[in-house]
Amino acid sequence: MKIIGLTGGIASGKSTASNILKELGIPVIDADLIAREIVAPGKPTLDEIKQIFGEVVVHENGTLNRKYLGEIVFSDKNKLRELNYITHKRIIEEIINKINIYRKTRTYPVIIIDAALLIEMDMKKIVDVVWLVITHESIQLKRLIERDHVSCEDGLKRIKSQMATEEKKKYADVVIDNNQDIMYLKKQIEEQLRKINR
Ligand SMILES: CC(C)(COP(=O)(O)OP(=O)(O)OC[C@H]1O[C@@H](n2cnc3c(N)ncnc32)[C@H](O)[C@@H]1O)[C@@H](O)C(=O)NCCC(=O)NCCS
Ligand SMILES: Nc1ncnc2c1ncn2[C@@H]1O[C@H](COP(=O)(O)OP(=O)(O)OP(=O)(O)O)[C@@H](O)[C@H]1O
Repeated sequence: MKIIGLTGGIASGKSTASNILKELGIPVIDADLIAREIVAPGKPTLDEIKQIFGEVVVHENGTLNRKYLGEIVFSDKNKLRELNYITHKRIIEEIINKINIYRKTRTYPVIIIDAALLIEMDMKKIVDVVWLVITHESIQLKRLIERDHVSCEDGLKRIKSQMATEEKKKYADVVIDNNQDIMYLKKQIEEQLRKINR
């Protein structure tokens, strides 16, 4: 079973690429989804977050106030580092569990791990190849603002909290250009899958 690590900056188009891959019948492990599951009420990760950031980061119903925590960590590198320290080891653990489940089924020749921070989290070692989705920063920012309704300033803060695309390219086996339309994105994905299956 071949494991493709699909990565790229915020709003570069990973989920869009993942959806194309799912439509082609390829399973996708979504790191963002796992990151949400591990902070559900009652989970130890949420308790640790409360200990570090205070009760102010949870809503009255006990769920994480993601918007508020995001405002804190994406404005302060040290706070982001603390949050990453609490969350990343558990996200990786859960991804490895899911990979092992797929392996045991012996059903899928290829699976995808969709993770924005694949390189930053040093997950390169658990995948066979790294696909990096890239866009020019101006397009990335425009799509981010339109999708999340954030200000230009907040959008830029999030982009800058991640490793620069040029730096990420050093770790990529395949670079997927998402500066054009979705058909162009799909064409590149199909071409790369053909190469893997060859
Ligand atoms: C800070 C949090 C609560 C903000 O939640 P919010 O709902 O506003 O954003 P969401 O989780 O949907 O993330 C959107 C995008 O932000 C970027 N992002 C998320 N976490 C981080 C991070 N730690 N460092 C840099 N960028 C990040 C990613 O591109 C991600 O796809 C949340 O992002 C979080 O818990 N992050 C820590 C866990 C993590 O590292 N997740 C990414 C796993 S690859
Ligand atoms: N080729 C494209 N043409 C036009 N819009 C696009 C294209 N690719 C992606 N988008 C749009 O850009 C936005 C960001 O894409 P997407 O959500 O796939 O990014 P992402 O990398 O998964 O983001 P995140 O890291 O935040 O999870 C979405 O609204 C998506 O519909």
